[in-house]
Amino acid sequence: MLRWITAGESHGPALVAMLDGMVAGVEVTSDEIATQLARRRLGYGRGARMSFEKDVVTVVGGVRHGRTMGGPVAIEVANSEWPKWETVMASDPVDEALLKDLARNAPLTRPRPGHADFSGMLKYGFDDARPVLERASARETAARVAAGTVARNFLRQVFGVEVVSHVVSIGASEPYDGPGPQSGDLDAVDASPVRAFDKAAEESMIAEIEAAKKDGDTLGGVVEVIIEGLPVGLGSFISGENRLDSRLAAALMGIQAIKGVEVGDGFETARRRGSAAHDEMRPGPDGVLRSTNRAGGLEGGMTNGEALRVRAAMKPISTVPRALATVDMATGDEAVAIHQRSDVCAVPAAGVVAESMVALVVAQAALEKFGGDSVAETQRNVEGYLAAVRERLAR
Ligand SMILES: Cc1cc2nc3c(=O)[nH]c(=O)nc-3n(C[C@H](O)[C@H](O)[C@H](O)COP(=O)(O)O)c2cc1C
Ligand SMILES: C=C(O[C@@H]1CC(C(=O)O)=C[C@@H](OP(=O)(O)O)[C@H]1O)C(=O)O
Repeated sequence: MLRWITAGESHGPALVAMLDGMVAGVEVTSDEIATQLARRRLGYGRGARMSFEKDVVTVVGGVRHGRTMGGPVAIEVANSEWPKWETVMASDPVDEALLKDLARNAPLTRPRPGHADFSGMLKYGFDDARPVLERASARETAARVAAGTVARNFLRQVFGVEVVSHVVSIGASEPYDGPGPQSGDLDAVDASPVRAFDKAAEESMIAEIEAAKKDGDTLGGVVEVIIEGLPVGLGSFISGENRLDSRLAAALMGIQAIKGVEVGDGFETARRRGSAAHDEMRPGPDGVLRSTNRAGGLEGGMTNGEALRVRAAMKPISTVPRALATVDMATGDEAVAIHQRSDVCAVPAAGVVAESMVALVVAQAALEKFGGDSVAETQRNVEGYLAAVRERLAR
């Protein structure tokens, strides 16, 4: 089974991603991983940290001469800012006197409503929120994107598909409801400062960010991930945990600040009558045709051959510049929450992270269905299955 795990802190020396269970022969280079990581750092509304901090990629294991070898893939994403943090975040014990004089090490005792600080301090028994926010921080998503690069390359090689995403709305901007980007459109989306697929939508998203910034406020929004061209039958109706929609929802919800997931038309479908909610079928020359894709390419927890389409809703950043009311955990007094700097909006970056999570989950479902130890073997299995599907549909 394809599995992944990450380690590392926001201001640690590096993040590490491990991807276990990937077949041999997936083409991937450290440059490609760096390109995906650079996409994650972009986006109008991100804070100063994105401009001065650098991700430094080293593939530590599992890849030789640009191809996976079948063993676990380990990728290190080092943080260029580490020298500033090497005392505060040292893994070995540090002289207390040295730490006492470091402003950077001052205990963080005013939890931010909406962040992990409060519950994390109580749960793990910390008087300082530092160890909580270090791991809760979405810097960790860099490691997911690194692992996700291997998964998206696998999907490209095996099925010829691209994982794309775009931003549907930011704050109260009118949600974009035109046709989404297709395989080839990712560069156009990335060229937009808010990763919008439509100029008018882009303008209203930028206006929202500028207004929030002026007011010392922050924003969330909605992103959509699309994969066209997946074969029918990935995932299963056999049990809740096998359903591909449940696995995608869990993976997307696992991204920091994601608070809602929609499959296809999602919540809108709940407002429709059945006759206007489903995707009717008719015979076509090469199989079954549908004129709509309200289901987002998933029925019964399985891909149905239409484009996979999932959305994720991100809440506004919780480090709000016009600091929110909180309680100082050191004194029990009223206080204002920690704020030094933050993103005003990180929705465009969340879209890139969402692409990676979808790529990982779909690659996992593909390997479950088709197996194999090498890309070539998986491809042979896919071809055999698709031939059987074609034959069945031609009957
Ligand atoms: C790409 C990205 C960037 C983020 N940047 C910030 C940030 O600058 N400041 C902040 O307070 N939260 C930021 N967050 C959100 C927090 O990490 C998140 O709210 C926190 O871990 C608490 O988890 P929860 O929101 O899922 O409850 C970001 C999230 C993502 C996905
Ligand atoms: C570093 C990243 O995102 C960080 C995620 C984050 C948070 O609380 O999640 C808070 C911010 O960090 P800081 O509080 O140190 O300014 C973001 O910059 C990144 O995405 O690479």
